[in-house]
Amino acid sequence: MLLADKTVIVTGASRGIGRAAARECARQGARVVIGHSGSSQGTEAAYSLIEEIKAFGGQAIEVGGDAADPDTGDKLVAAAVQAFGSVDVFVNNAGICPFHSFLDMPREVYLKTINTNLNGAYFAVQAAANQMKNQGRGGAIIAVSSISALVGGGMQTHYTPTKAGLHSLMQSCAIALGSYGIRCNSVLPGTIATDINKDDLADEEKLAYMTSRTPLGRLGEPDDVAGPIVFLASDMARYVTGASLLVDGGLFVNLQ
Ligand SMILES: NC(=O)C1=CN([C@@H]2O[C@H](COP(=O)(O)OP(=O)(O)OC[C@H]3O[C@@H](n4cnc5c(N)ncnc54)[C@H](O)[C@@H]3O)[C@@H](O)[C@H]2O)C=CC1
Ligand SMILES: C[C@H](O)[C@@H]1OC(=O)[C@H](O)[C@@H]1O
Repeated sequence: MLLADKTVIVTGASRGIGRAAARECARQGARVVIGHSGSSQGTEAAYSLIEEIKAFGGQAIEVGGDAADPDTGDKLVAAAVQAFGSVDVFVNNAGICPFHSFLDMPREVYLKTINTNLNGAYFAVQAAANQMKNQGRGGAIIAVSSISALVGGGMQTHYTPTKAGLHSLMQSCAIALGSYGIRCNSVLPGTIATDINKDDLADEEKLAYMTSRTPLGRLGEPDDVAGPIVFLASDMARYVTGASLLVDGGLFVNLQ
């Protein structure tokens, strides 16, 4: 098992990519902290994931908290240490992408997106890194960034800077934390069918267009991203830091 004896925190783990990542980490032997929004729906989903994990003999707890709140990272770390004694891997996954045009972008949509996807993440990564430094045996931090860190989206002008920001944060943290043995990397998913884009991809033309642009011929599924996250979390990637891994079925390189 790739993550035996490690404690892994995954934010936004109630559904989608985060849920798949948390489940796969548990399958690989990790003790998992399921971060979720704290809403009743999020809490219920987190408990159902705990049941799934327990059913195959894994261990997990849930912690609710708004990813935009700078204190949520501390809360996740404290719960991990209390339940499992350590934090070895931190996966920053929680995020939103409310599609909206640029010229009339409401300030509150812009600020909510930046606060949820980037500002809260900064302090959560800081909290996890301090815990790993104090433990003295290194660790791994993985940001779920996006192909959108590298390319734009006309309806994503508030979103793509947050993904570029996470990508850049991992590069700088790789330098800041390398001497503590803490590796920092990002995964850059392409288009993965989840709740975040359910409405956008309900448009059949858009769905067909995004599928046709993907050389592997299909959109991604959450489990497609879980494996690369586990790899970067594991000692298999022990000399990988400051890297970003596209998980996009070839979408990014498909110019013509
Ligand atoms: N689905 C896709 O095509 C892609 C998704 N991503 C990124 O993957 C990450 C996960 O998204 P998906 O699984 O696709 O979508 P999703 O909507 O299924 O999951 C998002 C998760 O984040 C949580 N979340 C949202 N706001 C939160 C808040 N304020 N506090 C705490 N938790 C909050 C949600 O509860 C949910 O668990 C996001 O950061 C997204 O930007 C990146 C590239 C592509
Ligand atoms: C929400 C989008 O469909 C999704 O999120 C991203 O980061 C990429 O832009 C994907 O298309």
